[in-house]
Amino acid sequence: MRKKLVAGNWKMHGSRKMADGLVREIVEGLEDGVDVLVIPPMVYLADLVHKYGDRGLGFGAQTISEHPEQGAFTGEISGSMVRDVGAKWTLVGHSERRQYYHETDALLSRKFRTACDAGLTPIYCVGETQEEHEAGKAEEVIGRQLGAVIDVYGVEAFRTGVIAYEPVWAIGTGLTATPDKVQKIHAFIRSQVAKKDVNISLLTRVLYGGSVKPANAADLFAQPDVDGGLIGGAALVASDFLEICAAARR
Ligand SMILES: O=C(CO)COP(=O)(O)O
Repeated sequence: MRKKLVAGNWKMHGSRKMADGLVREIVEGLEDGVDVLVIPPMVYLADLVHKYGDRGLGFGAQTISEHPEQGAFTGEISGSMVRDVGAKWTLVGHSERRQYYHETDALLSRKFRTACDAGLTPIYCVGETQEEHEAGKAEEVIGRQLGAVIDVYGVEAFRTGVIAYEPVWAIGTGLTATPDKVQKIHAFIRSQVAKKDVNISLLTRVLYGGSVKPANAADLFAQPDVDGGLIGGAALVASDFLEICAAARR
């Protein structure tokens, strides 16, 4: 059985005070039976891990540099630096990075490798845009995005690594893909990993992200190939986030 994982991606939200208060409430409300991660803005990460890193909550970065070594890359933060402050996870390829920062499949396969080499567990994000969705191209797009990593790097990393399906049209819009459509795509994602290694495909956790709220979390998490969620807006409200975590324990 794959243990469910709920990760809160705060994106560019919060303040030092808010971050501390939110994480404190989360650790106070944490229950066994589900893995929970917080992915705050990078500047708050070290403080939060230092203060709350031994309270059963995992921490991750929203993105890392593709460069494995230190160097003259102004503004960049390496995977090793993220690992150095005690975080163990990183998102790779969130659609907002693909869309607004022009992160290509080729770049993301380098980031993925860098993350693994630095000892971080990657959460690799895939998903189709509204236009691709309407054109019936979801599987084609997701297959290509997955191929950028597993054809180049192999599937070994997905023994512990995570894939997050986030249909771009459902992010921050209040629209959610229906549980049966999510299940269909998740099964497709698992089949792509299985093509390379069936055993690994049974271990890979596939999260759903896109307007997950306390009201819809349980139905989504009840699907056999949905192993938890990547939560945006609802991760900024402790009670909502904790309710979603509780839904993943059932
Ligand atoms: O992008 C997301 C998480 O990474 C989803 O965001 P929302 O939950 O706000 O739709």
